[in-house]
Amino acid sequence: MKKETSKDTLVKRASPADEVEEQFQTVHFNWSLVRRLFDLTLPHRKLRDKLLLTVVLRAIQLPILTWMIGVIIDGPIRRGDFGQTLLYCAGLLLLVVFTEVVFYYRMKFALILGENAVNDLRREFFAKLQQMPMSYYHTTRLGRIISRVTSDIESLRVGIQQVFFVSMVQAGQMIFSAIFMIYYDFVLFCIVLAMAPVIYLLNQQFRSHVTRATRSAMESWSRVTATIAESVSGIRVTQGYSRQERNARLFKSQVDEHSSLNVEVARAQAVFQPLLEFNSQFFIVALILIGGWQVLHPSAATSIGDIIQFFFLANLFFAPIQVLGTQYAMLMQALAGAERIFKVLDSEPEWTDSPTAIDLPDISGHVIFRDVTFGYHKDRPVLHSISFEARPGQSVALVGHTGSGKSSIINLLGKFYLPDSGQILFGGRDIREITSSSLHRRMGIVQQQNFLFTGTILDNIRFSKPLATNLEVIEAARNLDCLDMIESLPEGFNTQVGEKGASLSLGQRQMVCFVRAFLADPRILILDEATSSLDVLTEKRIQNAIGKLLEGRTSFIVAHRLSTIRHANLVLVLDQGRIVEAGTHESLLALGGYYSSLHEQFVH
Ligand SMILES: Nc1ncnc2c1ncn2[C@@H]1O[C@H](COP(=O)(O)OP(=O)(O)OP(=O)(O)O)[C@@H](O)[C@H]1O
Repeated sequence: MKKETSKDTLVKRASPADEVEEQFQTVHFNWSLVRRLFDLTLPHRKLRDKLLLTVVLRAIQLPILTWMIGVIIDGPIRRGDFGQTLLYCAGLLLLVVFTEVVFYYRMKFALILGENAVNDLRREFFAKLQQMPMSYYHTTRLGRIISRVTSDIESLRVGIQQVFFVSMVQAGQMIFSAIFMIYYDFVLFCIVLAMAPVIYLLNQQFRSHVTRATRSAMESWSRVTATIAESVSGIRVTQGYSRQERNARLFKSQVDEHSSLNVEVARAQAVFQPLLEFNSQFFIVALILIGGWQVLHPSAATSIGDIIQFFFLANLFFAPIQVLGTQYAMLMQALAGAERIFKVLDSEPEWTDSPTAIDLPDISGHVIFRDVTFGYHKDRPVLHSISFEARPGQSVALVGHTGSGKSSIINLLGKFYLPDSGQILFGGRDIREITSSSLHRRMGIVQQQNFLFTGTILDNIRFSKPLATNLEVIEAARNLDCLDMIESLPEGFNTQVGEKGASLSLGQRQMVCFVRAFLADPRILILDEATSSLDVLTEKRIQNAIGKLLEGRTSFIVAHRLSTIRHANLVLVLDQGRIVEAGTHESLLALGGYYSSLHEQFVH
């Protein structure tokens, strides 16, 4: 059997520190990243090709318009032929209209293409999130994930919609203007070209400054979003400890920092743009001087039309340089976002189901842990040599102090992690040889947090069996003796539960989760008992429901209630990742060891 810890299936486990580093790492201009970003347009090839056509047309249109102006001045105007001038102007006007129509389509195609590409990416990203291993969620803050799907994808959208195609138009415009300029006056063109090193140096200086400032602004933004996400999830704690003011102060300092960094970016841009403009104007003055001299000296064979045309072309040549400067800053933002998003999309799960794993129609309720050792980090095991056996229909209670390893055993049972050594067997078959999907199909998991999704109670119950009929749902609720409780809610099964079940009481939420698990009719049930104490009546109902839920199933319960432990066929007592005692409640009590002292704490 192939052990799934081989090098090819294992990647370095991410730690929170890795994640923070990833967030703030330097992004360099990288052609392969640019190409990959551009490849996002591949599924929309037709639209992209139409867009590219409009880009080429746009790039050539303005220089042609300029060229036509020169032709009119040097042609019919110089000859004093007004009729011809009118005709030429009508032609020019037609070209102007065509230019603007192309401009309209250029923008429209780019916006649709960018939106389509980003839409694909959002879906792909969400699908990937659904498959990410538990370890990813243990080491990644919610705010970071949200900023991936919001600001990172947004900067990517700008990259596709604007940077690519605007840059192409601008670069094309420069090339065509240059060709026309060379055609008209090579000497004047050389003067224009002399400006290139100045622009290049200026750009270099500006680039690094803006890139640094932009990165700092993005870092601070991700801190802001992470704080918002954390504050919302932890609002109860905040209010409970009256920390609102302190949190508001912390948030204010973060947004202030973010604002000042944004101002820094704006300042860098504000200095760069006038500098560029000054350079352009300076060179235009130089051109007027030399061009004017040429016109005044007939030996130079330069006409006034040529000079006017040349100025227009020089302007067309200079204008894109400023635009490209801004586009560059946007491109760097898009690349930074793209790099982070692609990193998530490319990340391999720590392990995948072995190719030889079998999709079982049913799994056995006979579960054996054989000498299992496991750690979330390879060098820090949290479970040591765990061995026990649960026969079909038996219930196993896991007890122990906090951090003793109860949830870790549950995580292994659910195949959310794989053991580092030892075996977990279902009906004699190693868990590695059973596909996760077939395991989860026949396994019910009820967690302590009682997670409910936004929607109705009916939707939430059906989550475990989407095709269940209303009758089946009602029957499940009746079986667990909570039909009256659900029906007494304002809109019965159609009551909206709000985000995370906010509009239901703790007991009601638990009941809904039990019905959800019952409906799926799992062979194996994993139950993390809620620790919160409920009123006596609800408590009784919950106990009854648990009893019914467990009937005929192999169950593993992280037990917090004495009554659950009493009914268990096997009680595993855990301490620091080891089973220190195992047996029934009575036999363990009789032993008078670790369990009996733990029991004292349960009772009192
Ligand atoms: N995602 C994780 N990454 C790293 N270590 C973890 C992770 N989850 C748990 N641990 C560590 O594993 C050990 C066992 O934790 P586990 O959650 O299994 O205990 P537990 O008995 O279920 O505790 P509790 O009753 O408080 O839920 C602890 O030392 C804990 O710090």
